[in-house]
Amino acid sequence: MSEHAHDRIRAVVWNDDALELLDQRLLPAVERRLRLGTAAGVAQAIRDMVVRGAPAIGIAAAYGVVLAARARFAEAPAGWRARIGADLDLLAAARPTAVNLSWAVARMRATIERAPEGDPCPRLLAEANAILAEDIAANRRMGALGAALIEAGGSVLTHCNAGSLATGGFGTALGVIRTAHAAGRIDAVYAGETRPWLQGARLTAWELVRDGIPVTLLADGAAAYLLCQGRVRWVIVGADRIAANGDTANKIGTYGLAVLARQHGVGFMVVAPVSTIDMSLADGAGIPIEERPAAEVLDLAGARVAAAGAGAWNPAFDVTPAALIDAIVTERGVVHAPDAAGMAALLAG
Ligand SMILES: CSC[C@H]1O[C@H](OP(=O)(O)O)[C@H](O)[C@@H]1O
Repeated sequence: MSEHAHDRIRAVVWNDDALELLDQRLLPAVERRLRLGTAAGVAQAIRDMVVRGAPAIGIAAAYGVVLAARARFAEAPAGWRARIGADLDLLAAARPTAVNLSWAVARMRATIERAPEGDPCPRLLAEANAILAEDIAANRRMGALGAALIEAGGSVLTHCNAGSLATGGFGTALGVIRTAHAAGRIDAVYAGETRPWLQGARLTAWELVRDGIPVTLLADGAAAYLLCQGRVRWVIVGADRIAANGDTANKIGTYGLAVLARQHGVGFMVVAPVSTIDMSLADGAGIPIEERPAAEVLDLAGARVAAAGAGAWNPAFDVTPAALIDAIVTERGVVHAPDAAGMAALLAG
């Protein structure tokens, strides 16, 4: 695929010995990068959703480990290993649901354990760069595999943002949509606004408009009425954690879309790299669901819109049972009608 706007969207960039994060809290109105020089700063940026999206936060944390190693090695060239554990734990704990975060920190921890004496930073930077490059390659592979499932002439609905901003680049769900659109298989893309953080309205719409892909936003509550009209062929979403049986945690509202899709004969596709699969969990019941501040629901654009005195419940994710998923697309292949056997076969392949 030739150079497109999405090739230039980078949520996470290592630049001149610091980590630069595109501040996604400000998009689409303001494009501003934050430069971070400490692991604690990266952990805070993940908590504050400066960077968000399962693969993207894992990649950011991997570079956070590089920053930690630089500081710890400078403090104690002989004793840095004993000190860096707290930094890795801080990064891994920044958000609970996306398993890519703990997966990336574990991979960096293993690199530390293998590292010989001396400055570990070059080796750790190479590992973080590899995690980034592998993610982009995986997204392009998943784009091809997922687009092949889409028959020409249909419209698709996506939820939240699973694009370049949520990954190393190109996106998971948006990678499939970009690839299918380039192949002429998609007539229209519908995107749910994705209350309360508005990843759809602010981030997915921004990405697709920059790509020249027609995108139509809808209120989350309009999805049922859209699907009942028979114009949408697939609902295509990303994921934050997939259990061993295929149960999938994703942005709040995803489960409802899966129920609606099944009700209206619409395909439901989850697109995620294998770094999102948590085989330690037999099913989705064990997936930790992040609850975020009530103010994200009570406020809009920083102003209180809810009636004074009202409380709010703000789970950031829900879990879609595997039985409602028609296909899980990974870079290793597609699991149709996912179940424990299909997921195990995918990872064994
Ligand atoms: C490509 S995974 C993106 C995934 O992460 C989002 O959550 P958040 O914006 O809170 O990090 C959402 O669940 C997306 O599907």
